[in-house]
Amino acid sequence: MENIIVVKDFVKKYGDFTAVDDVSFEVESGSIFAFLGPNGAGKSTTINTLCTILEKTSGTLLIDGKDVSRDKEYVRSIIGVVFQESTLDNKMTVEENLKMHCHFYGLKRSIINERVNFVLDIVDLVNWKKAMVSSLSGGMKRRVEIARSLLHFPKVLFLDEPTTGLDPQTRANIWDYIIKLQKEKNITIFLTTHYMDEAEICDKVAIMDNGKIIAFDSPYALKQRYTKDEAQIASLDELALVDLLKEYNMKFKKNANFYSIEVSEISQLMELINKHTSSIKDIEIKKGTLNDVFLKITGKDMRG
Ligand SMILES: Nc1ncnc2c1ncn2[C@@H]1O[C@H](COP(=O)(O)OP(=O)(O)OP(=O)(O)O)[C@@H](O)[C@H]1O
Repeated sequence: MENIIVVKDFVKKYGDFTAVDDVSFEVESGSIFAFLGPNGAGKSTTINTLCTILEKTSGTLLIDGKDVSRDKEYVRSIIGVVFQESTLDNKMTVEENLKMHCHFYGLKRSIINERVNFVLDIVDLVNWKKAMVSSLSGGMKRRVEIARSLLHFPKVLFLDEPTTGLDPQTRANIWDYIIKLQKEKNITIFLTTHYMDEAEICDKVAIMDNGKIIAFDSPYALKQRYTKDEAQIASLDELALVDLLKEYNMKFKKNANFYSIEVSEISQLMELINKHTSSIKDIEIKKGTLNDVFLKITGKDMRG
């Protein structure tokens, strides 16, 4: 698969302060990629530089093979951007907001109506075309913004914290649209997020802290590398369980009502369970999460 975004040795300084410190990564065409990191890690700075809003200090940033500093026009024509803060005009209708952007992108008058309907259909808001933006809920406004970012059929969609401040149900709803875009329209999605559950469904995740990428891989691979699953077993015969745990050389801790056991090999745990079946009162297996990965490598919680 071709890499639609290539970033190499990217540095961004604000005066003497280095916000992004020699960062390199690539994003596959058609994938969902997430930048994760605490506040101030450098995520927005990277997105804004890729979107041609900020100038790099040094390094190379390419989108679709074009340099974002040199080929700004081309890059702008193939990216869509949804910023952290809403940039809709509340005093205009949904349709007016979208049409204004069509003019901004230089779309031909003859296709504007069709295009507005097309993008509103993607986010299920065709019936809200004539509504004033001020009358919409937070989640609907986000959907209008996503629709607006798609007006010129971008190849890459940048979403800077697309669901921050929205309730869980609305967040899930927005994600349905994001996944639909990636799957059906083959748009590459590049997002920043603080939410672990959002990062879990991305193809690749980069964890950024203090301007550096400190981990980069699929969520699954990161969890494999940095976390251990934990089994919690409540037993009717604790002495026998402890004997077995020692026999299998497994690390464990006794809690009030159960033993918490570090699982390196699931097959080993299965063997132990088989030998102890009749005495097991309760068992729960906890998988490592991206938050555990984050804690392990940054020492911080994901919310920073
Ligand atoms: N215009 C600016 N001038 C000076 N420093 C800045 C400027 N913009 C950002 N910074 C600093 O650069 C660092 C990275 O900021 P950035 O906004 O890229 O982080 P972020 O990871 O997106 O954080 P958040 O999750 O809060 O959006 C922070 O320390 C921030 O204070």
